[in-house]
Amino acid sequence: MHNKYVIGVDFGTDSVRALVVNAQTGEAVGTHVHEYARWKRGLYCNPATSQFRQHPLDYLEGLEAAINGALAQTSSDVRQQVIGISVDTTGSTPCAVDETGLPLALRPDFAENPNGMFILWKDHTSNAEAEEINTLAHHWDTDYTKYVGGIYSSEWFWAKILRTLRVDEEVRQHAFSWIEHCDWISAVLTGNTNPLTLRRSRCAAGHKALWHSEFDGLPSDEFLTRLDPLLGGLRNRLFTDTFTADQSMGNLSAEWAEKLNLSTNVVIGVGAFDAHMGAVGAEIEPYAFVRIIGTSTCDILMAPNEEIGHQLIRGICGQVDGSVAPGMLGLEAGQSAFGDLYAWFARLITNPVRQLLGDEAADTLERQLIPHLSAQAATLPVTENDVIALDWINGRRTPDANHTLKAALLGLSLGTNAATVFKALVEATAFGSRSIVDRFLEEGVPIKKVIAIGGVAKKSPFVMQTLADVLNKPIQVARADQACALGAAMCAAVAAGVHPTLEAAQQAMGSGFDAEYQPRPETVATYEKLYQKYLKLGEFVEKDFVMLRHEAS
Ligand SMILES: Nc1ncnc2c1ncn2[C@@H]1O[C@H](COP(=O)(O)OP(=O)(O)O)[C@@H](O)[C@H]1O
Ligand SMILES: O=C(CO)[C@@H](O)[C@@H](O)COP(=O)(O)O
Repeated sequence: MHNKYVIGVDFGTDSVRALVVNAQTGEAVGTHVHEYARWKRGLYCNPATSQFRQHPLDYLEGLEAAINGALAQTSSDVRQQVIGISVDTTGSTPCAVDETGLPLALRPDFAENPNGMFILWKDHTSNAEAEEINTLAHHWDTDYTKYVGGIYSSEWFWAKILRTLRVDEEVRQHAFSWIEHCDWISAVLTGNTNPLTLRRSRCAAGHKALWHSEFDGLPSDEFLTRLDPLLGGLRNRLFTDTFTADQSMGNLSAEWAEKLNLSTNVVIGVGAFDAHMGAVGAEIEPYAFVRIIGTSTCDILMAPNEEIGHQLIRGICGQVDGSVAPGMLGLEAGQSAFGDLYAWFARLITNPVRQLLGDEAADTLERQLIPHLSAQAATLPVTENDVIALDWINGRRTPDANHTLKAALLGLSLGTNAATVFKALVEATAFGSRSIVDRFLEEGVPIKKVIAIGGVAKKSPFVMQTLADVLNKPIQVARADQACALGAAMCAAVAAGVHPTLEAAQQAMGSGFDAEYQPRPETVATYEKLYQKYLKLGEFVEKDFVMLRHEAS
């Protein structure tokens, strides 16, 4: 049989990976990961103000290095047999572009301006703007937030655009349109980055830009202008139609065909967010709850439109027809920090070591710290009097987005050590997950099974066991190391015509599951009590503590 290959490209928070996959069998034949150079140096970011920007050059360099690196691992005939490429990225990660679709930071005059760069999903500089969007939407004839859980988030498209236009006169003058990372990269590969004609992702538009067929697309110009006259007219320079990830975006451009040494016959699929393509890669099926557990979590549930489509689900990150697969409603939720909470704690410990003992000692410590703390924490008993933590170190994404919230630790004593705190942080991330699962169930959306993918799911049996205990549900971990990239490869195989549907691609290319974590009955009961304490602490921080802070200021 003549082999056909597809490439899935997954742009994560810290790095991009490409996976070359046999389109008929799903066998992975080459992979390469490239870390973003500028991002790694902390450029253009300020965690204290929650500003996180990524330079488009990090993406372009990564795109070329990841695909060429992955192809370099394959035999020489594979390049000729590549027929499709699809891309997923984080989101909402939008950027201001000029008339040609060029991100402003790629122009010499904006090269160092963070406002001309991609505004990463975890950037929360536009909390105030998100609040304004909510207030106006809730008093408008049409509540534009109704399909995104009733609350617009500062992690999303419009809040970021509004904030940037307000604070940066230069960007205001030169931003013709705005583009999501997943749309831009796919467009770059086709050579058509024209913001008015490139095919925009249904997934990105529906979950983050308030696009819905009921609204004839994006919110009305009247609504946007009332929000701020700075947004007037922008709707016409964005998009009306959106496309699902099984569709084609165009063919590989001559320029990129040369860079990648591939044919211009290669089909480029429409882009989508990492979590949604990850869910495809994890073999999502109706009412399976797929958790992409890494820096953050993104939870994806898919249900037939006719069964759930008429319901409005409160406090989640949207319900979008076709965001995962055509004809199905994709529901998204998640936590703004999961592994990032552990990473914060690791930095807290290693930073003074770096300052006092130097990089070598700190790097050695950093490499070993989380596995070491996990091993120690796993030996600790779980009791009702354990330290309790909140996972809101980067605000709360769901249920009920609120990115002004902060994390907390309760119950410290002189006996508390690093492992006890780490255990509490891991439990906090699991409790945050439990509150999301409970919200789906309360809203009448059943969860048939839980599937996990992502770095933490693969690397940490301790975290996964804790999660299974707290959720009191078995969790299956997908076998694929790069489930998001595999999902992107499945989308590419459908866009390129190898399989008729995503479901067929999943059946042919899926790699199944390897680990399964079962809840331990003896811990489940204690966790139930600790979870109630987590909820109480959360209520205090959200209501009373915020009130006290306001009174004090
Ligand atoms: N052994 C481990 N146990 C728990 N968390 C880990 C471990 N190793 C790394 N992490 C966490 O994994 C996260 C990165 O997840 P990953 O899925 O690789 O990346 P991304 O979310 O950017 O796609 C980091 O936040 C890090 O703290
Ligand atoms: O929010 C979304 C998708 O909607 C994700 O892109 C975002 O959580 C980033 O994911 P990672 O934690 O980098 O895997």
